[in-house]
Amino acid sequence: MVKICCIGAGYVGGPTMAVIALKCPSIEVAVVDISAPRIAAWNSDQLPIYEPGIDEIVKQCRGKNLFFSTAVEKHVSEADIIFVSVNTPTKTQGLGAGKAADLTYWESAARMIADVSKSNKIVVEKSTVPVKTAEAIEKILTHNSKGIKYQILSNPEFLAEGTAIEDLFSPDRVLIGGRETPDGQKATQALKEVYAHWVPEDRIIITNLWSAELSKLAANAFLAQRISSVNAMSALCEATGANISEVAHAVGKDTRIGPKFLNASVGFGGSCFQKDILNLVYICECNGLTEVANYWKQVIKVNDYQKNRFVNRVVSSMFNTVSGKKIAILGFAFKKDTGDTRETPAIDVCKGLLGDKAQLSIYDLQVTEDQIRRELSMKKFDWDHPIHLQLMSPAAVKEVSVVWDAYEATNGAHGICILTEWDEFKTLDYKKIFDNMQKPAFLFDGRNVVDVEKLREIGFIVYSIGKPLDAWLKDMPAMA
Ligand SMILES: NC(=O)c1ccc[n+]([C@@H]2O[C@H](COP(=O)([O-])OP(=O)(O)OC[C@H]3O[C@@H](n4cnc5c(N)ncnc54)[C@H](O)[C@@H]3O)[C@@H](O)[C@H]2O)c1
Ligand SMILES: O=c1ccn([C@@H]2O[C@H](COP(=O)(O)OP(=O)(O)O[C@H]3O[C@H](CO)[C@@H](O)[C@H](O)[C@H]3O)[C@@H](O)[C@H]2O)c(=O)[nH]1
Repeated sequence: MVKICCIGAGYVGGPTMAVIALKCPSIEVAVVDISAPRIAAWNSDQLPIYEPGIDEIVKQCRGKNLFFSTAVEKHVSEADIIFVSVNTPTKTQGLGAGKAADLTYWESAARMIADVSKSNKIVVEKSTVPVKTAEAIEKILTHNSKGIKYQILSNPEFLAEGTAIEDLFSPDRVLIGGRETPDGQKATQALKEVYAHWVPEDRIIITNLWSAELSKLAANAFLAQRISSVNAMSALCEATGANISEVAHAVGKDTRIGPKFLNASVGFGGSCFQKDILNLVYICECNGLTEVANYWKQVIKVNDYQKNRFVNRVVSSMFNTVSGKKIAILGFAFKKDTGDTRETPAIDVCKGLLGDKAQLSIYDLQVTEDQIRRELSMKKFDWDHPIHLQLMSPAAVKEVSVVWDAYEATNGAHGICILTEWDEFKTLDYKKIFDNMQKPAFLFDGRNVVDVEKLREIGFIVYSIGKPLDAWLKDMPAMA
């Protein structure tokens, strides 16, 4: 029986391994982590991540051919194929701080593999890493090899949170990069056979190591660039009276461009886009490609601009101050169908409003109060370290209350900001909400989920990203 071990039981390690276990009953899969609470949660009824469909798969496979364990060394030493899916945060100190990937966790995993291995191993990069990381990993492993042979493969993950299971069941492609030697090709074939249990052969792409590593950073940069492009257009729509939904629809009808990933928003969030682009920028700079680095940097600058623009719209519309005013925040997760708040645009928007002394009442369907408070008091980039290494006593932000109901959040509020596109926000009783708010009642839709005309009929002053402006907002500056 082939044995797989995955180091890192996070948003990637958990779902990918659960799907491998489900689709390959003949393979034994162990997911290991240094975080005991995380492993305990994977072994309980309350899994550590919210992801549609994951509970059923884990229930079906756990204890049969899927195991979650803190016995990292035991499972690593027994495995034939080791996936490494640990954090690769942005460095906060030293060379490349604020841009380069911090490979501390990767390196420590590689050193541990070298220490405990007693048989040949295929080591698979699942984490997103800088191009050429495999070379460094190879050096760490082979310098300590004790005669053991290692093959390093790059197999980046393309799942998106909220649709992880769908994405894993039916991926656009599976990418495997390996050495072009006979041993390298053998290892590539072994990993290909795992995926071939359910992924059609023409969707499994084989490349060299560096192409696979770089393709992951490139894909995320292209995706984020689309969002910054549509968000940049949304600002121009507001200035001209064009409607971003109509523009995106018209642009996306061109088959060369395509309709997906053109939703204007308050900005992209999530654990990957910003981090991976910063990583790409750093690699370009290291290679002397200043213009290329600046090109990609601009994607992040536009994203920051979009978040600032939103805060400024809120403050300037509400008589240039939100001091002491209750603002309801509907949605805190970085997108719907996840409880993940890493780099969510809600953090910057909330901090911006708190900077103007607003009183925030926050409601999200999946995010706990503790998580929100932690995000609002954490330093930039600190979120991407194993949870037990993060600051555990977030300072209470007294201007913030967290509630479990949209009606409670909006009761007595001067304004509402919709920051996540949860379906629930489309069908709320906005008449009831309006009746219980201060007047004039403002609604700022950062996700274009509400029916603007209907809300205006009720009496709301509505701002919706990239849509023709309410008469109220027309003369207000978008940026202070
Ligand atoms: N989240 C996504 O949607 C996504 C998608 C594709 C790729 N990625 C990449 O995958 C990697 C993991 O992302 P994630 O979202 O799963 O992160 P995560 O923080 O959810 O999970 C990482 C896990 O690794 C564990 N860990 C760290 N060092 C370890 C060690 N030495 N031994 C054992 N366990 C260790 C941590 O405790 C943590 O539970 C990152 O490189 C990320 O960029 C993420
Ligand atoms: O048209 C769009 C699409 C997305 N977003 C926002 O962009 C962010 C990222 O969304 P999405 O890409 O759907 O989720 P992630 O889980 O971050 O997935 C991205 O990052 C992963 C980690 O690298 C990759 O594996 C995925 O392929 C890639 O889509 C979220 O804040 C979304 O709200 C928009 O604002 N407009």
